[in-house]
Amino acid sequence: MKHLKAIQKYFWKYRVRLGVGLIFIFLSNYFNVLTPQVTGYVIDFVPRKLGLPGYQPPKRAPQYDYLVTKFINWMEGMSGLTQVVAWCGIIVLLLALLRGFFLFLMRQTIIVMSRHIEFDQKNEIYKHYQQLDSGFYKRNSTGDLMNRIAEDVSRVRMFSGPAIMYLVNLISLISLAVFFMYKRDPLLTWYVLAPLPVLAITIYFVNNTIHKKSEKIQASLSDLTTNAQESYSGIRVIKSFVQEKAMLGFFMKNSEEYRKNAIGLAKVEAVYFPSITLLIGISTLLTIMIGGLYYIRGTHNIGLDTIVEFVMYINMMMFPVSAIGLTASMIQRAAASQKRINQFLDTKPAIAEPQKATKVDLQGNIVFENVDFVYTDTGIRAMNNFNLSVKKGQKVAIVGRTGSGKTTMAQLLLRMYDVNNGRILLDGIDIRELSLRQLREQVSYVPQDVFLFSETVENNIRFGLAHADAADVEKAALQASVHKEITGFSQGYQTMIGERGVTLSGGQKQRISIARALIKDPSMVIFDDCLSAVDAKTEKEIIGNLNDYLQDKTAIIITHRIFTLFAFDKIVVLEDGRIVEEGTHQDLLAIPDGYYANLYARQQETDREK
Ligand SMILES: Nc1ncnc2c1ncn2[C@@H]1O[C@H](COP(=O)(O)OP(=O)(O)OP(=O)(O)O)[C@@H](O)[C@H]1O
Repeated sequence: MKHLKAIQKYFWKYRVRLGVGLIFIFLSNYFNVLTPQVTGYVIDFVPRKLGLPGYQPPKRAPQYDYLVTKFINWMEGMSGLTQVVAWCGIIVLLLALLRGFFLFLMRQTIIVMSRHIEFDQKNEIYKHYQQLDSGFYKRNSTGDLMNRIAEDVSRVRMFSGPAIMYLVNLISLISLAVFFMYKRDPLLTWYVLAPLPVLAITIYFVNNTIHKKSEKIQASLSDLTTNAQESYSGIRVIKSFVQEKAMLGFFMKNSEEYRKNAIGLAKVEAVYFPSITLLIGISTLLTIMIGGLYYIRGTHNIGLDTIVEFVMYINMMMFPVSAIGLTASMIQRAAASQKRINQFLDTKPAIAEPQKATKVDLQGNIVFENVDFVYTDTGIRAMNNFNLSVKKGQKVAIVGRTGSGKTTMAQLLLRMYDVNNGRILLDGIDIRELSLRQLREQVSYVPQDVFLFSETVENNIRFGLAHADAADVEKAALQASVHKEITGFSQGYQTMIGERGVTLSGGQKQRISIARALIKDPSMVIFDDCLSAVDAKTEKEIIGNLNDYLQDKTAIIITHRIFTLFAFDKIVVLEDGRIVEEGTHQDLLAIPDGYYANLYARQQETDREK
């Protein structure tokens, strides 16, 4: 339960709605408990008025509610029996209508409030997810992230809406009913309440079982979602390796686990409801038997009207009491779900915003100073006393074997991770002193693995700069040499990409991703091996365009191919997170058996073969 404290702030936010809702619950129950009193009155009134033989007038006048007493006084002024019975009928109907009306308002306030809370909570989680660092995303699966924002939030809503409603309904109805029952006949009330301890013990044990089973269900559901999500996103790999059957088997195994747990819970719930009905039945039986006995003996102030009233009260409590289990299980599930949500909400982003960010217009001077970096989860030392200085407007190529630390270097510059030792300076300022927003707005990064949204081509490019207009988008596409292909699509820039639209080639995706980076017009650009999927002709065209575009910008180009067309100020060869060769194209070619010289020779050979 303590986990649910996290949503207290929402109850406070919607306190007026909640307060009014609680009043509506009380009012609907208030009008509900008046019905047995009016019915009891008629049952006593008819034989009294008719003077039926054997009629025993009550020794003590029944204590009705204020409103009912007022109504009776008004009605008794009328003489006719039929009139009184008809009026009582009308009043019972009116009470039912009033009860229904307040039930409607109760749902309109409490359930609507729960939907608002659900909306706020989803936004809170989404916002928090966005602040979390790359390490967090590496540790947690997408399926799990999705499950917490969707399934878990809706379980918490079952608490903030229906569960609260049922709980307050139960408490207010039982309080009102017991209050009037006790006022009517204390002794019979005790008999009615006798099965209560058994009821409480049953609920306690069943709840514990439900709680354990619910937690298991949630965990298996999370596995199932992760499994399904990975299957869909990796569908091409699955199909090309003909692994559909294996994946299905895997899914069925997870699914079976979920089914087993869910059936287990259903069994407990199946036993629970009949038990509650039985206990309620025992209460009714006790009322009729004991009340009847007292009535026959005439030793106690119990009339037929009292018995009828009590039976009506008990039946009235039937649904709310039987819903205790359901309510408790909703609360247990919500607590388990909120615990999972809190785990993520309590995760602090490893990359912290500086207390007071330095505000500067970055020019593009980059310095890596004795940078060390180790990936904590794998223990891999990806940067090893790395030093590099790039002046404003310079173009630097980074080459090196796969796994040598090129991407890590770019990630560190974008502050996706913080360095372990050393520092990275931009215009002489440690990047940890810059606001993340400013830093990432000034550095455009084209990643190795392209990601495009299921959106229009235009919106995918505009993602880099929300306020860009159509002309800016087109200009960026031209620079990335993808404009011609886009205009060839049936709907041009409005063509949908991905699941709901066209499937692009690897090279087209790369160039749209480049256009997205170029549109930002930043002072620094990092291209991370982003021309690997384009042909030589397009590569030449893009490099030609980039030469103009990058004129006054600082550019770091990570590549596995050597671009002789590009006038690099410096070329750096990385190995095991440190620089092993550094200089201009000519400098590096002069190193005998150097990595760069070999790479160049191999490339020349392949190009000749082509
Ligand atoms: N997120 C990560 N978590 C743990 N280890 C990582 C992570 N990313 C990279 N590594 C490891 O760090 C080392 C450097 O990787 P990095 O991606 O920087 O190399 P790279 O030079 O860019 O390689 P490539 O040319 O194949 O892209 C590798 O040994 C890699 O396994």
